[in-house]
Amino acid sequence: MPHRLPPIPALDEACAERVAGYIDTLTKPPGSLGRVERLAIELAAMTGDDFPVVAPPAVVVFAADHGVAAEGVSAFPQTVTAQMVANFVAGGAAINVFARQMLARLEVVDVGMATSLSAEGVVIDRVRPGTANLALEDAMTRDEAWAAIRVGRRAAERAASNGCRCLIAGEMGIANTTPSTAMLAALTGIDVGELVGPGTGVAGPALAHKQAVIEAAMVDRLFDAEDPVDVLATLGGLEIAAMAGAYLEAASRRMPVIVDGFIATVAALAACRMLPELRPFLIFGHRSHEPGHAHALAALDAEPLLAMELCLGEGTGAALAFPLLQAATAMLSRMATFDTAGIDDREGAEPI
Ligand SMILES: O=C(O)c1ccc[n+]([C@@H]2O[C@H](COP(=O)([O-])O)[C@@H](O)[C@H]2O)c1
Ligand SMILES: Cc1cc2nc[nH]c2cc1C
Repeated sequence: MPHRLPPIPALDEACAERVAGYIDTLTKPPGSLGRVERLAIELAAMTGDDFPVVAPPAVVVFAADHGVAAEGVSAFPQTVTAQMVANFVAGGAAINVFARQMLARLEVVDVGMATSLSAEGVVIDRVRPGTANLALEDAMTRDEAWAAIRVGRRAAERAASNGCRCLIAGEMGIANTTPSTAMLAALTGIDVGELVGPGTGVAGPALAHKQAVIEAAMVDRLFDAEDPVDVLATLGGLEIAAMAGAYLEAASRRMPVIVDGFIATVAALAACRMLPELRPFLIFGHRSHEPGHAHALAALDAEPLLAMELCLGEGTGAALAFPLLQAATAMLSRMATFDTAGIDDREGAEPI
């Protein structure tokens, strides 16, 4: 079966130009709202709307398990993936709290947990019960990687049809910093030793072991580093592929995306290698404490909005950045102009 990706439209440059001109008529010295002004222009270019709207946001948390957890690469047992999904459903996780604060639509998608959880409130769209152990074999087949990409696309489609105006993809998957690090090494050619980090808290000899597992997999697995779907299938994860699909679908609908931390940014890098037109629709929410994140951001030439030393995942860092987007849109729709407020602008001022 041929696999298709949605066409992504070009940015609306004419709209961006109009909005940039309008911002200079607002009651403030030109450029004085700094990156908030640039955000407003970017959101206008993405949406094609002179007065873009980003609320309500959608948060989709993709949950999946990883065969490589059997190698002892995480500080937590695999059972925590399903237990945290139960916590999402009960409303007690950090992302629940942040999502409520910003009046987001929150959805949890089981794209491939090791054991299925038949809880009300979880969207079951499972590709397989966790990936295979990438230390021993390919994490999944290419067809499964494509299926997980489609899971993400469907989630973004649901977000759009429920009226959401921007997308945050989060993830929950014990051990997923291992496939993310392997994918980042494959996609950038950077040494694993530069990228590997603690994830949920692996340190000392256990961190050296995690690095050795990833380095061995990079040698033992056969993949084409120029083919992002091959990298996803060989070294990746189901939730990582789903996030990539969600980003691509959102951008095809002119829906701005806020990218979360390390795992989400590796998914974004893979998606941008699939369709480079995706890149301008991505806003990077925060710089994760996970050391590899800086390299993933650099590979995308991205400067995140926040640096709050988070490394939780779930979409939490992106959620914290959402109010900045809201402020940018409110600046456009709510601020007075020099004209309406009767304030002299620079040309009107008496020469000194
Ligand atoms: O988003 C991040 O930057 C981030 C960095 C480190 C860990 N995490 C979260 O922790 C889990 C993966 O960590 P680990 O140690 O099990 O590979 C997974 O559920 C992620 O959501 C997330
Ligand atoms: C408790 C816990 C919560 C998480 N949320 C995202 N990843 C996580 C990993 C753990 C271990």
